[in-house]
Amino acid sequence: MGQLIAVEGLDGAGKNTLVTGLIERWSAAGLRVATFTFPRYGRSATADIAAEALHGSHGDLRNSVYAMALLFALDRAGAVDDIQAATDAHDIVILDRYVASNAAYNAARLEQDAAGEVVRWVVDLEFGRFGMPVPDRHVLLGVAPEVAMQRAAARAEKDAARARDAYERDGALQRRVDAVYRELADTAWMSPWYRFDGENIQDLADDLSAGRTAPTE
Ligand SMILES: Nc1ncnc2c1ncn2[C@@H]1O[C@H](COP(=O)(O)OP(=O)(O)O)[C@@H](O)[C@H]1O
Ligand SMILES: Cc1cn([C@H]2C[C@H](O)[C@@H](COP(=O)(O)OP(=O)(O)O)O2)c(=O)[nH]c1=O
Repeated sequence: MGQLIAVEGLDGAGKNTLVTGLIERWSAAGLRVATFTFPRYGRSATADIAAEALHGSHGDLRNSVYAMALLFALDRAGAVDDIQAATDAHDIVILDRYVASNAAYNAARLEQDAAGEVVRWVVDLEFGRFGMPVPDRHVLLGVAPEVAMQRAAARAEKDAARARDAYERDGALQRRVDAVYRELADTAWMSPWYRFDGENIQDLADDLSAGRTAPTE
């Protein structure tokens, strides 16, 4: 049974780049690695509808925090068997965003903290009702909100397909998401959180594959 590791962070923090770098290093070291990226655009109608809503379609759908959270949760629920099978067949399964994204973004939207009502609802819905596996560890890619927003804006300039959505354009929301993520990490929400500052990917790869939950001194 492999380790299940969820990578979390703001839009533009560099999660995709980090996950690619980790997979390269672990594969080169001979580890069997699988990955899932959420939302599963193009594979899940609920994920596509959520993204479309964040880009202005589907009427007032995006105004409902719980409706948006439910769409992202249903996308993940559709992958539960695949995640289980992947952890059985690999040493490490790495998730680019997972349930904690729903906790952080929706608590931030409602101006709640990590102990608030919507985070409890996400736990009951996703880990309880939908039976999503709890990650063994989380990694918080802790890039300053200003840096992450700058990267998301630069990415949108270069690639029309990556135009910023309603969450990415909302600086106040991104700062609140950052605060909730830090609280989730500080309180070891659901499992230990490894805080990564983006500096040395090789050290992170080594720490994670060895099961360490914090950077070595
Ligand atoms: N460590 C880094 N330093 C500078 N730029 C980075 C770094 N990591 C990622 N980027 C750039 O920032 C942008 C967002 O990165 P990406 O991995 O797509 O973030 P996310 O998946 O968190 O939205 C991309 O254009 C990427 O090339
Ligand atoms: C996976 C997930 C994402 N989100 C939010 C975070 C992002 O702002 C937004 C889109 O996800 P994101 O991974 O940033 O996709 P994109 O490639 O379109 O930038 O959805 C949630 O609110 N809950 C979730 O469960």
